[in-house]
Amino acid sequence: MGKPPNLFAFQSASELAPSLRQYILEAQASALSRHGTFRVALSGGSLPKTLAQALLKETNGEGKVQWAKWEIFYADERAVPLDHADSNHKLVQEEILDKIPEGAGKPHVYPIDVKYLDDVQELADQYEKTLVSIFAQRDSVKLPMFDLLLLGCGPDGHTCSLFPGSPLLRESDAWVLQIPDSPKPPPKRITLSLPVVTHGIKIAFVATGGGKKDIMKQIFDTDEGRQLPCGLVNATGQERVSWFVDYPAIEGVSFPARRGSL
Ligand SMILES: O=C(O)[C@H](O)[C@@H](O)[C@H](O)[C@H](O)COP(=O)(O)O
Repeated sequence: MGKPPNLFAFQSASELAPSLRQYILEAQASALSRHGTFRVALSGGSLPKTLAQALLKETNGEGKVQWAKWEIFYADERAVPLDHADSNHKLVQEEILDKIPEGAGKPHVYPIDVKYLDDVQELADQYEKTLVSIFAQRDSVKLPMFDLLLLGCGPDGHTCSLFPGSPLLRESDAWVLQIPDSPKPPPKRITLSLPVVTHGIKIAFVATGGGKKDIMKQIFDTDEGRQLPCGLVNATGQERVSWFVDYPAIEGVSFPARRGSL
């Protein structure tokens, strides 16, 4: 067992934002020095809003978000059109992409291919092909290596669209999986597999609000919680995993948090 994950805690989501920005800028700098692009996977839920606070305000942290060097992928996505209210891409578009200042450069974004919405397995396969076209060209790789995955944590301990008890958690080969019957609506989704998530160079969870405190206690303080999807990422991603949370989300959690700083 390697080092445990980092748990960084802040008074509120807006106090968390500057540190999250600094962390992302450091991940960006190291990715750019390695291969000239910054390959990031994003989840939906409340994450894009918090990310917008971190990325679109230039008042904190050294360095600049080099948007033109970003390649944005989805850690999970719902099988709906890209302009549908349930689409993670639409959320990211509205919260972040549409608000990038003029002249700051545009990221290259890889949404799902909506031609395949009627067949979720095909949708997942096509997204995997997209990843292969980006990640497998340099070396022949067993798994894609994202520079950074930015993830949420559901109230049941799910992350991406990997839900507790799902047989998908045992998948060891496929990069992208279909979910025909997600317990969280909408039912049809695709998700990165657990090995792809834990292969990331850096993995950051963002969890805010008192609604998260029970699940955070389980994940960090109990053996059962360590078997939940977020707990599994913590265990296999080890010291590459960092959590950015606010105080209400860790009320009652015994696992030591570093408060107020990176
Ligand atoms: O598409 C999705 O459903 C999300 O990607 C999902 O994995 C989300 O990150 C968690 O459910 C946490 O969501 P909240 O941050 O809104 O609690």
